[in-house]
Amino acid sequence: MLAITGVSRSFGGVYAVRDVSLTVADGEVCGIIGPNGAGKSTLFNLITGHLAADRGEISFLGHRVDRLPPHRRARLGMSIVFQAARVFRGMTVRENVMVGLHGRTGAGFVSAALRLPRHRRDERLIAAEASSALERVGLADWASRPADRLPIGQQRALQLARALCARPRLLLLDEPASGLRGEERERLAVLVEELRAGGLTILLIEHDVAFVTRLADRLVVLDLGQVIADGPPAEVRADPLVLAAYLGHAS
Ligand SMILES: Nc1ncnc2c1ncn2[C@@H]1O[C@H](COP(=O)(O)OP(=O)(O)OP(=O)(O)O)[C@@H](O)[C@H]1O
Repeated sequence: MLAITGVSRSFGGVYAVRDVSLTVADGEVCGIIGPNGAGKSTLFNLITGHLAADRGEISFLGHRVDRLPPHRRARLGMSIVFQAARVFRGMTVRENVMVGLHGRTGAGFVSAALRLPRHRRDERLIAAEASSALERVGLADWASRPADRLPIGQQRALQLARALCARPRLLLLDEPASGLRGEERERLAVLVEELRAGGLTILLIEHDVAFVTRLADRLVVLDLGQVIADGPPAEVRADPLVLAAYLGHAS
């Protein structure tokens, strides 16, 4: 589904990502881990198109995407949940999800402003789609509540609902567990497991190695911008190079 070949990106002459190659297969959950400054966020942004690569190729579903802007990659089926994403204040949970869906209907501004029948029909469709996404992430009971009152774990689930509405082929999660406490973290893990069971392909970048080990079929470890291990989580976590990279950064 995703093929990254020899991708590099440097800042001020220093490589943040250096000659990275990796693939993500259809239906796979791939975790990217690595110590601080390893290049995880840079790689994530190269995949989504928020940063341009200096060298290398990125293909998604057989299309070369490394020169495409983020919205074109999104249209091909990449959906992102950013770590720092916020909810819209003053809107309900359902409205927060509906905002992301408005761009998809063809009716546009004029029919919305005039409240034409087509607009009303679109609104009903959008509300129904938002409700089904909220159901999928376990937020159905919260749909009519103000979004900014949700606990952080549920706000994360709301971001997921919004991303799912785009019907992604590949879901990209940037540190989804950051800032979550034990129980919230557990709930998020169960949610990601359900999405995986539904066949969604997921790439996640995560600081919390235990969290990602539980969820991923495969782990890719970055250190100083390079891939130092790639394989099943249990194998990767026992790899002496990986242990050395983490210990080196902890000392
Ligand atoms: N916009 C930028 N300008 C200059 N240097 C950058 C920029 N973005 C990243 N870097 C550098 O690139 C390297 C990799 O950073 P990156 O944020 O990708 O790592 P990371 O693995 O996500 O780290 P962390 O886990 O701490 O978020 C670091 O040395 C960082 O200082």
